[in-house]
Amino acid sequence: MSEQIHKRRKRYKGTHPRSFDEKYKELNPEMYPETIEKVISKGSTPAGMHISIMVDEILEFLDIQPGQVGLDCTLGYGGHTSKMLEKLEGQGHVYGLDIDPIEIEKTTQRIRNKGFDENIFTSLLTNFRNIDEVSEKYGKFDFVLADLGVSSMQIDNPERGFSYKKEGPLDLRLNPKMGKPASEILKELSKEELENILEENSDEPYADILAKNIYSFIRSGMEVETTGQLYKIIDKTLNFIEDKNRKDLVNKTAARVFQALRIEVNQEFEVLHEFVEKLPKILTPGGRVAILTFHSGEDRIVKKAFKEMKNSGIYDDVCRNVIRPRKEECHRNSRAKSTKMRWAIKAK
Ligand SMILES: C[S@@+](CC[C@H](N)C(=O)[O-])C[C@H]1O[C@@H](n2cnc3c(N)ncnc32)[C@H](O)[C@@H]1O
Repeated sequence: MSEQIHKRRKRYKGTHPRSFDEKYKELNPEMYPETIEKVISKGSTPAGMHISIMVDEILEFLDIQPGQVGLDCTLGYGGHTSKMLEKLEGQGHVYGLDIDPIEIEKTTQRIRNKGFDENIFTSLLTNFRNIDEVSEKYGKFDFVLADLGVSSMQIDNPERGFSYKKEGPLDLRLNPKMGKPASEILKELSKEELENILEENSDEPYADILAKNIYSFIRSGMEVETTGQLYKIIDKTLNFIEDKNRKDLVNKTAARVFQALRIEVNQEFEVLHEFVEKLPKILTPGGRVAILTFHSGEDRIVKKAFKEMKNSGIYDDVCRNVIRPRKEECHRNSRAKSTKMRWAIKAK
């Protein structure tokens, strides 16, 4: 008889495991609903999932009817997509795009497990800057959603390098199989280019001294290969701040620096410009689009495009004011606090 090797399951360390790997319950949310409920009720997002934002507002606006065809440009955890699929009542189709080859596989499986088969849901690994190609192949869409930025699963996974709070490689690529990681890009930037990126992508008030310091650290041969190494430079750069809120200020600055680098690494502004330009061509007459943005740079691009296209008659109607999540939602999910929603309806 062959000897069976007994593999011991990792011990779940108390109620608050610290490292990402140890959170095996959070990383398998479908299997541990009670743990997930507890984490969410404390206002946190479990490490292996993403809490969808402004679901009610989006569904109310999109007004999805059975038989329609929709496009979720940012599939993520599949939260919005699942709700859209429910609205179809078994008739129609939702296409879900994502650029992340790691999460799209898990999400597709998650949606299949909910009973949505190939006849009603298709996931496509592609950048939403290619919506024109998607539409050429699959036709026009009655409703479209883009929920920009990164998902909680991406932020929480230290291997992806999205957060200054987790030690990991300074990567920040939404698709780690394409392009260069942030650590490589940093080596190629001049001081002025880095300063511009910090200013334009994150309105960083300390852009000049941060760019100067990061640049000279790299040029003097110091390694900036990990999230922790970059955080230390930011911390050192701001050592003139003696305020009692110093730690908080350093963390907020680090969040802005990481955001600015992420936007650069993934060319997020260029992609968003291309996307809003192409959008009307992929919508059916009367087709509806909603976009969630998370910082002023993104919102400006959407606002301007919608306004111009309303004035030129491409859209029948666009939202006059930005729509924000309700207070209770921000309380339950702190990641919702910076969300802005805008919508448009294609002319008939
Ligand atoms: C905020 S999450 C979406 C969460 C989703 N709405 C949900 O309810 O689970 C954003 C997702 O968009 C993806 N993404 C970001 N930029 C993209 C792009 N240019 N093309 C395709 N997917 C993109 C990210 O990889 C991430 O999975």
